[in-house]
Amino acid sequence: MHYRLNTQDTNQSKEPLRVGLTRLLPVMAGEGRNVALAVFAIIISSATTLTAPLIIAYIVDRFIATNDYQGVFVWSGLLLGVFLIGLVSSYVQSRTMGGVGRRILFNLRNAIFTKLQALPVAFFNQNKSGDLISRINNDTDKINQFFAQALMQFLSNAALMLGAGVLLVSLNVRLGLAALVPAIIVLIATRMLSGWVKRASFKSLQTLGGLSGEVQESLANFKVIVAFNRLDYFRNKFAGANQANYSASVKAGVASNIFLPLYGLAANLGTLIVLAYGIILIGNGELTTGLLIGYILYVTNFYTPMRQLASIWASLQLALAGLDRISEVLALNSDMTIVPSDEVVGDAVMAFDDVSFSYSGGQDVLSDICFSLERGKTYALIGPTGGGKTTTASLMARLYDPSAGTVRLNGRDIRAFTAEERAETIGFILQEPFLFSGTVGDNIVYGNPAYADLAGGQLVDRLDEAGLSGLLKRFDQGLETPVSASGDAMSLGQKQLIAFMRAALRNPQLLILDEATANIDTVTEKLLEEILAALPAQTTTVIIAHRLNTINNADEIFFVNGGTVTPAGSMESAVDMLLNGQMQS
Ligand SMILES: Nc1ncnc2c1ncn2[C@@H]1O[C@H](COP(=O)(O)OP(=O)(O)OP(=O)(O)O)[C@@H](O)[C@H]1O
Repeated sequence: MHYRLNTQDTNQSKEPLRVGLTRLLPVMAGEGRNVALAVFAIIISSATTLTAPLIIAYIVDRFIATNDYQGVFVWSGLLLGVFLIGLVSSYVQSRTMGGVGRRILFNLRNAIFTKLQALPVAFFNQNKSGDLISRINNDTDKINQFFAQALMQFLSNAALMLGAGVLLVSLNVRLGLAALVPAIIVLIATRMLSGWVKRASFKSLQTLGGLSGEVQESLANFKVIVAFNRLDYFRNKFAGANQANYSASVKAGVASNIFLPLYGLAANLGTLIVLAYGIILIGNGELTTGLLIGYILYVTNFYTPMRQLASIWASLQLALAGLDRISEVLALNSDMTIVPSDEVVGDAVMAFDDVSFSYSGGQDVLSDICFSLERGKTYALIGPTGGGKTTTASLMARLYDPSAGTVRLNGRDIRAFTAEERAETIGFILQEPFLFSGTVGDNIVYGNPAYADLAGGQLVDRLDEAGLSGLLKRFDQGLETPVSASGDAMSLGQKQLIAFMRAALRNPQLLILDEATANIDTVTEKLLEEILAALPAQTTTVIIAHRLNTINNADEIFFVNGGTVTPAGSMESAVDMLLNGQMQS
């Protein structure tokens, strides 16, 4: 299955605004009341703004023209009241929507992180974690900014603009229409340019994701970079990604900034038209001075929000571009779901029935493989590098599903088991064990709910019972030895010991060790062998090893290479196969 996210083409920005806005609706689920309150506050605040010019026009024509200062005083008080109501309602609006934005940000980040956790290993093979982090951090924040600031500004400006437009035309049709001509021209231009703006915004977010990817890759591989003196190589790669982001941001900036001067020009033209035409109308006795003042205020009330809409427009495009990138992750569904099946075939702890497997887009690593593993036996997988041993082991633990055939755990299709059941039954020690920051003890009980609440002393007892406590001597402070993030301060051998204790303590039915002893000294290895020998008689062990001495105790050896898994029979023929296989590859 392909899980690769789009980090290249920018074709998805062609949808109309209406569709984009409806896609934002599910994000607002549960916020209906708050949004309704904010919209109500917007209506009140726009109404107060639109009432003010009428009151001013009335004061000028009715009281100032007649020198009635008491009237001016009373009506100015009324005007002040109207302004105060506007102030309170716009405060209510911005406070409510600030909360909505923060909650949406919180929920989106949770949703995307939960989704990432539900996705299979193949997804993480196919995508850079830096880009994913950027989606979680940056793209969600663009949506937060949109909801916290832009959406309400968008609505209040749109309401104001609409109200002012209607009043302009209804007070005087000809003067109103003349005032709106520049606006119509600018709106047509906006419509024509918006696709370009959204494409530019999308590209700028994409390149930001690419930049995070580069940072993550070079930080993760820093030691290799220093050892091979390739700082310049990564610096150049980073500079390239940084340059791409810079150019994309410049283009996005140019695209969104073009609207501001355009809208400013329209506003000035509108005012000029009203002034010139209004003076003519006053000369003809068709308009009063007060109404002209009111009119000019309405022109400002119309064009100022329109200019603000232009900058909000850019924020909206950025939010929609961010939403595209987030929706892409949220729309992915793991194809590694639970497939109910009660059919039980055979009683082997693990069996492969005609299993074939290829990585996404690659050739078959395994073709039509059949074998079964009996309880209590020890199996070894050998074969040349890249032969498919780790892949076989990964299929046993259902890190991947086969492209064809069935993997059976205790006779049932492995896909019928829940993740918890699988984790209880199978212990898998990876080639590169991963440690979490904390202590050795924390890492040993990791993922083992039964031991999560044990005090240190009790854990030592359990390790004793399992014959594992001897391994603790390899750590200065035993269970309390600190482990730094990603376990960098540990030797690889120590990491493998922790992973071994973690897996063996669960007492799994099937224990898979992928090169788990490759970095351990001979004395400790002997100790591990003894521990393995002392595991409950029912435990099946699968050992992947390059060193032949580690597989001396195997009951059966499988040779894995070229898409096949062949029983090797004796140790001697295993050695022959390995030598032949290595010579061929
Ligand atoms: N995540 C992956 N994506 C694509 N191809 C992969 C992936 N992991 C392994 N492969 C390919 O699958 C083949 C088998 O790899 P695998 O890791 O199973 O071999 P191996 O026998 O365990 O090798 P080694 O002894 O080096 O650990 C190789 O050709 C490898 O390039």
